[in-house]
Amino acid sequence: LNEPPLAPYRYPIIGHTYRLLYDAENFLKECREKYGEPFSLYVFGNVRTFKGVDSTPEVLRNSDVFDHSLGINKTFPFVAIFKKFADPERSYMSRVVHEQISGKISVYTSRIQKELVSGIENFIGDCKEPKVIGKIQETMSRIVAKPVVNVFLGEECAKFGDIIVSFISAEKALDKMRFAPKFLLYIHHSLYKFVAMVPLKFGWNPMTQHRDIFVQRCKPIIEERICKNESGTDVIDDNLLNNLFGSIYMLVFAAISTTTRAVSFALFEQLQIHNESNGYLSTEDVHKKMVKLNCFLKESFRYSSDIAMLPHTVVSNSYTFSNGITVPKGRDVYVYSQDTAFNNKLYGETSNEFQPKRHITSFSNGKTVNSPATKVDRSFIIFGGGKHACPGRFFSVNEIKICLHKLILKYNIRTESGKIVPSLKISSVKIPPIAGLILKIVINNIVHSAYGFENNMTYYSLSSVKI
Ligand code: HEM
Repeated sequence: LNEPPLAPYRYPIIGHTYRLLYDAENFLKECREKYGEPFSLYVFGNVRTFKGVDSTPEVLRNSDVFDHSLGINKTFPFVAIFKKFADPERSYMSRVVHEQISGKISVYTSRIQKELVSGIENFIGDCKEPKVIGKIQETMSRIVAKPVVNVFLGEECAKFGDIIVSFISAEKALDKMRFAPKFLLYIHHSLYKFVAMVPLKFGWNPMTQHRDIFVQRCKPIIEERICKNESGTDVIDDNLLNNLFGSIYMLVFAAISTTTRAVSFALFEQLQIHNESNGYLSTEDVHKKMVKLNCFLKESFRYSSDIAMLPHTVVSNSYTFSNGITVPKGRDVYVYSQDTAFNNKLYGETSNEFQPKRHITSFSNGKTVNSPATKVDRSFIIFGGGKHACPGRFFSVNEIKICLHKLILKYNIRTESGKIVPSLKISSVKIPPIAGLILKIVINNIVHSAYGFENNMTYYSLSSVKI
């Protein structure tokens, strides 16, 4: 009774699948205008409900009714892949990230910086002559992986090149499994999942080879750490290592893919600012923009928001929203995130424009207050909200800021065409533009450098800028 309105469709089974796959942005907007929110669509043989700005906080707040893990697992057999290695409680993973990663960020910042600088040197390099970086997301993922491994596994483990490569290629292997048999979703999502899981049924798991590298490299280091530990009670057995591998890979997968996406988007958006300053940023420009980097990043998160995300499955008998609309048990509820990110009620008439300054409030006495990129509220849901809001956001924002800071200061960056390139959309997911970036080193004759970059008696002006 009183279900969200189901948009009419012509063809059985296919329903709205085609439009959602190829024109999600316009289609969801049209439905929102026509039916209000929430509304339902018939997708991949299933009814799917989309929540807009008003009911999204209710979905995020009531995690005992709306289950995100179940929702995700319907479109990607994530749990089945990792089950062989570890089946950690969601709350346990969240606590580990809160306490051990985000809670100790000040301990890690210098290590993150060191690894990022060396990654930028290795994978982008000197660029005395302009250099074209074709696949920026791939390059960024290499740069981002090392600090992530350093923090999650420790400095010794991050020294092994094959461990870093293993993390990057594991992410790619999982991605391939996610996207390969997508056409089967047209028929039914359970068929897609069945086919995606065939390799697992025959004993082939993309993660097994990565587990072996992990055990080979990390076992001696972990054993040594346990020996040094005075309590020294644990015996490191295969089961413990297996579990450790599973938990760490799940987290690292989350950390590398999300952070890489965000840095790549932010870099392209930073070019808009470069263009506004005639393609060249003065040190003063950079200085001002670095102080405002947080707001820039927050705007980049908002602007690059997926069209719809965070599938949740209703696990209670039914749920009635405060506006009286009811969804039944088993219903997949998606957050129509653009309804929040580009909402005129929240962001005014300019909600469609990229404006970093919108996250700064200026007072008549000259004081300004920034809204941190890590702050979640009903107008900013990139990191979710409620009890399950992303615990890794402090780590992520920290790493992204440092990475952008280093890149922007070290290089002049532009697209190959010199124009701003739009992002790509795969169904309701946005991915950073696939366009070449040209990088050329910025050289200033300011003779001081806190970070010690020295090259043929020329110093780069890094120390004059604060993040
Ligand atoms: C730009 C980067 C990131 C974005 C956009 C992001 C986004 C999200 C979102 C939207 C959720 C909430 C899902 C829900 O509502 O159920 C979430 C949860 C989570 N994220 Fe992130 N994340 C990022 C980085 C990270 C990093 C770096 C880590 C690990 C260090 C991490 C670990 C987690 C964990 C463990 C959860 C589950 C929390 C729970 O269930 O209580 N995330 N993330």
